[in-house]
Amino acid sequence: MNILDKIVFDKHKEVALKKALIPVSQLEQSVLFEKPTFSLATKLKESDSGIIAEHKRRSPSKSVINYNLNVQDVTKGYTNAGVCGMSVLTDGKYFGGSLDDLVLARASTNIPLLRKEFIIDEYQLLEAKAYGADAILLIAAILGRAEIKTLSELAKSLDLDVLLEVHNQEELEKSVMPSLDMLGVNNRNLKTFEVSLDTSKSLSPLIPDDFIKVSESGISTVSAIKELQPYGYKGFLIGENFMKTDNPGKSATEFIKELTK
Ligand SMILES: O=C(O)c1ccccc1NCC(=O)[C@H](O)[C@H](O)COP(=O)(O)O
Repeated sequence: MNILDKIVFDKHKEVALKKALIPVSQLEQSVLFEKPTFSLATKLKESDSGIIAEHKRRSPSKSVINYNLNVQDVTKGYTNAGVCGMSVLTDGKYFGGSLDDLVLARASTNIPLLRKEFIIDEYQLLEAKAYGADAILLIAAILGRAEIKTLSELAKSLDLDVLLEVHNQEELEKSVMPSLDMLGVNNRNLKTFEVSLDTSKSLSPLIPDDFIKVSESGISTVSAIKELQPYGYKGFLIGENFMKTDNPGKSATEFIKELTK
């Protein structure tokens, strides 16, 4: 089994358990459930930098990145840096994240928050809403077209923006539909961990203009972003490059300053 299959296998068990512990009616009673959302897609459209900064403690490809930080401090640092949005990993086993991270981030900022998760069930969208997310990620490598349609349409009905992530042409072609807001190209192959910005470059012409294009993973320099911008990318998801430092907010501030000078 590759790592992605393992993550999805564990996620099915986790979601089944959570459904038994916390009924949907309880999620719907969260004070955050009725909160108006902030659109990540709109922010990216209007931005010069397009940075989506991620909260990421560990990963399957790098193991430990940083366990010494406080999610509220990281959120405030990213907000002050002027990022367009923040991605919060909520998977515990492989990324060291949690829904508590999401709710603490929500309490610390009004910038759009993306729930970064391996979403395989509608229940996780209700969780995203109940814990304060503005946007959700759907990964084409782990979902069929019918699942992408059902999940994205439910997300839109909850006022959540949808970022659909692909890694190759086949995933892109099966996924394009009107209920998506942003098309993300992951430069990391989630089965082998190989990273190449060429993935974003080669898939870009195949992405219809109606979607905001986001390049994800393996971005660590301003020059990488300058290389990707001519391909039409408006969003750039950066995790490890900021999170490996003692002060991700400061690192994001310096990055955006250099990018927009
Ligand atoms: O990051 C991983 O190792 C990983 C492995 C398997 C599935 C997903 C994985 N990462 C999720 C992400 O998409 C990244 O956290 C995100 O794009 C930021 O990437 P980076 O800037 O390279 O930290």
